[in-house]
Amino acid sequence: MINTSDILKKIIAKKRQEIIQCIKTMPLTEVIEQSKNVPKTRGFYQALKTKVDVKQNAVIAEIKKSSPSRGVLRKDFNPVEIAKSYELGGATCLSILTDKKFFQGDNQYLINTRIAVSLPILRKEFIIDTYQVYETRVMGSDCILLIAACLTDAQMNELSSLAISLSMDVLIEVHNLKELKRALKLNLPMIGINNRNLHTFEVSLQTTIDLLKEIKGDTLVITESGILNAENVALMKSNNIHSYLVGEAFMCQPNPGQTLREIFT
Ligand SMILES: O=P(O)(O)OC[C@@H](O)[C@@H](O)c1c[nH]c2ccccc12
Repeated sequence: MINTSDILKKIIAKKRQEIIQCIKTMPLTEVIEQSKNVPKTRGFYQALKTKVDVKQNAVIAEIKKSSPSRGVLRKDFNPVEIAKSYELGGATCLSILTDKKFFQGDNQYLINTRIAVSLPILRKEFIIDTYQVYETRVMGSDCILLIAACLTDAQMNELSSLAISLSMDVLIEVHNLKELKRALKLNLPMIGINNRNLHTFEVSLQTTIDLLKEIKGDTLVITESGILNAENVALMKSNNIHSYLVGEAFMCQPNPGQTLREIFT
């Protein structure tokens, strides 16, 4: 496991190096060219909204081998099998970690999974540069994650506009009121509230409940992290939250899709 002190800073520093390497292997012009010739996206937001509108649980099931806070979650890790299990278990969308160093993810996991299932997919990655936005579209992701804690207002603006212009949905992730206020200025149709503080790893479901009050209108709110059991789901439901991003609770079980069904029905 990795020392937790300002893990986010370490991740971003590493990400900057990785992007420089990627550009050397595959120049930006090439990735842009490739992004013009890709299959249609699957409607990540729409899939969630259809369920939430009728107050059904809309679960984004995460494929994550390891995390800096918990270490290896699943030794026997076959992303395509897990994705199929999630689809059978009633997941609405998938979230797939592609960061190698800190989460033992891989771009190839997303590429392989996309062929095997028909669910919309979120690339779970630390996006800080337009290069990665094109790359995300090319690998077949339907939605992009933008973490407010890693980005300036100008970056959030630029990266979200670019993602939308490439037909991807945008999930903007916040952890506190300050980030939420910045994110709301983008006027996006969905917002993720992360119950885990990415600087300290502390998890509190109260984060979602507190921040929810600040979100008006029909913004689709996704509660992220720390949802472990039916009790947690009931608490969210009683606060009129119907969309969830869940990883650990499923990854630690032999049959992730079955656990999904158990917790959410
Ligand atoms: O495994 P959990 O506690 O169910 O959490 C899932 C997801 O919310 C979490 O993996 C996550 C939320 N935001 C992130 C940003 C980067 C990496 C990971 C994350």
